[in-house]
Amino acid sequence: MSPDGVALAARGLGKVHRGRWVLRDCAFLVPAGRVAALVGGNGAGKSTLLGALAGVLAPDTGEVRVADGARVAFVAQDKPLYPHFSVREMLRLGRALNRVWDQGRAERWLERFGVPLGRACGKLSGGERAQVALALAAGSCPSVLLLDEPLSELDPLARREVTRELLTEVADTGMTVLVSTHAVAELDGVADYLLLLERGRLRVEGDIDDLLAAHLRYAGPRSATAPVPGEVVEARHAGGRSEFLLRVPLGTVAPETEPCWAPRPVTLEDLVLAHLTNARGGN
Ligand SMILES: Nc1ncnc2c1ncn2[C@@H]1O[C@H](COP(=O)(O)OP(=O)(O)OP(=O)(O)O)[C@@H](O)[C@H]1O
Repeated sequence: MSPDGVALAARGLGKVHRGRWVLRDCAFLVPAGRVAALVGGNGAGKSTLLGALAGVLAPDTGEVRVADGARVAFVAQDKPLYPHFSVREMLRLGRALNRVWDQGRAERWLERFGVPLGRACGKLSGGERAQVALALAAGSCPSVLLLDEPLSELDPLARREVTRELLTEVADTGMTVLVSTHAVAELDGVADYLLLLERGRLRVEGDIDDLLAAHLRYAGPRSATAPVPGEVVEARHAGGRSEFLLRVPLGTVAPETEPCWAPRPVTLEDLVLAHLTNARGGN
């Protein structure tokens, strides 16, 4: 871990693909030992950001920083495996390519999820391939694990088991995880840090508990303005009713409103959807 307790950081990070900025001026940090969710719409730049952090994509501007001495494992979205290699041979390759390798940890992962060691990787289902990629990452004993949509091909039970397993690994080893996902609701209670990217720009960053505490939803009689001061993340008006999702500075007590404007807490999914809508310029 780095002396400042930061596992991953970026400053001024930008990437151009085919003459277009797909990441622009991104600055953030992920504290060590956290499970950070990286969310954003299709094409927001999540894979590009993870690739830059993993060192497989060179930024065009700015820089990324990984804590000194960190062992980084990256599970990419396309999960590249050699189709003619058996799962056992892939593990052997993992052992040969990694300075630190825990064969038992990789095998336990596959056993737990019922992936046969003797099967050729080309004959595995999408979900089984994802489990092999995760087992290879686990075997390399990372202190920082970067996962690009690891749950997308897994069945609902496997999704839950994988997230639980990751949490156990985090608790046991102090590992930091940055995981991109579209399944925000599934990370509720799992992730404790959020990076929200849209159209290449970082829109929201922070501790999820702090973010949830700073966002409130107010519903009341139709009104052009919000009932209390704050950043209007979302405003909806229908018939005689209005609804506002507001971000108020953390630590401030929400001011008193008319009883008809009682505040309600938001879920992580509400918060993410509202910011994504806002970033796309729609309400
Ligand atoms: N090698 C490339 N060449 C050209 N454009 C690219 C390349 N890689 C990514 N892009 C573009 O960069 C943008 C960001 O892509 P990226 O894959 O990082 O988004 P994402 O947030 O991971 O999307 P998704 O959720 O759909 O997987 C997209 O518009 C994509 O088309």
